[in-house]
Amino acid sequence: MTYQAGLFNGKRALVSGATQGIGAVIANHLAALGARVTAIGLGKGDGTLGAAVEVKEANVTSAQSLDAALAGIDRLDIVFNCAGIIQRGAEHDLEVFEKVLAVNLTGTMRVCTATRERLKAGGGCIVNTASMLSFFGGGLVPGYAASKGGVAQLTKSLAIAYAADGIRVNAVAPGWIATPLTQALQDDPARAGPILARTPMGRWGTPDDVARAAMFLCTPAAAFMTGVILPVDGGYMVS
Ligand SMILES: NC(=O)C1=CN([C@@H]2O[C@H](COP(=O)(O)OP(=O)(O)OC[C@H]3O[C@@H](n4cnc5c(N)ncnc54)[C@H](O)[C@@H]3O)[C@@H](O)[C@H]2O)C=CC1
Ligand SMILES: O=C(O)C(=O)C[C@H](O)C(=O)CO
Repeated sequence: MTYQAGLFNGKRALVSGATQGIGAVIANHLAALGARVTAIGLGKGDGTLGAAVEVKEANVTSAQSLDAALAGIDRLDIVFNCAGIIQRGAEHDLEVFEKVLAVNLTGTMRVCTATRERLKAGGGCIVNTASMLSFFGGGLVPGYAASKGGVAQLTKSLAIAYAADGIRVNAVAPGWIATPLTQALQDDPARAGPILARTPMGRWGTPDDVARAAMFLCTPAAAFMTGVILPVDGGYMVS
């Protein structure tokens, strides 16, 4: 932890896609820094969420499911949108393509729309999760790449639309991060080798790397930042 204790004291946060991976680490960090955190995602969690985090099962593709998870939350200061899926090699199939878009892009929009009024009260902030595939393509993952390109554009558009409500909307664009989502790549030397070779910092990113950058966007230090897509990639995109 690199932030001052109590930084988010009194803040109310929602993190989607927080039952494992990057979202779970962000939820734990926010709670450790004093926020009251609700984590939503599929399933009950992989056991890494701390006791201070409230966990609710919710599917971002369902308005009903999301509304149920938000019931009882009157105001929010911080919303992290982390829910995401990838279906490597299957996304040329239109049904799979649409499913990926429904979670990654429409799901992000659904959470933003559903939380906007609650964020207005305190001039809150939203952090979406883009990707390096917001900037370049992926032949095996056209749905994922399209969804993440969309998340970047959505972030910029909502930054404009929500500014009058005092809500800032930014995104992190993680590089190659060691989580369950990339386990198959980490385990395949033919994929992992070139990834590490092209990453100037020479290692996989950690969820903690992403969490610390994402939290920065919610601090007073980022008070004049909105519509930003912040790469957290160990230099991969500039190499
Ligand atoms: N791991 C990586 O290298 C990178 C990840 N990202 C993005 O970061 C975000 C988190 O990814 P990871 O932690 O790596 O993945 P992960 O697979 O470990 O976790 C994904 C989370 O999303 C939740 N989720 C999936 N579908 C959902 C739905 N319909 N409704 C609600 N929750 C749902 C899961 O329950 C889980 O909590 C995703 O948006 C992903 O695209 C972006 C760039 C790189
Ligand atoms: O292309 C893949 O396969 C991926 O796993 C993409 C990464 O998760 C990603 O989003 C890198 O930024």
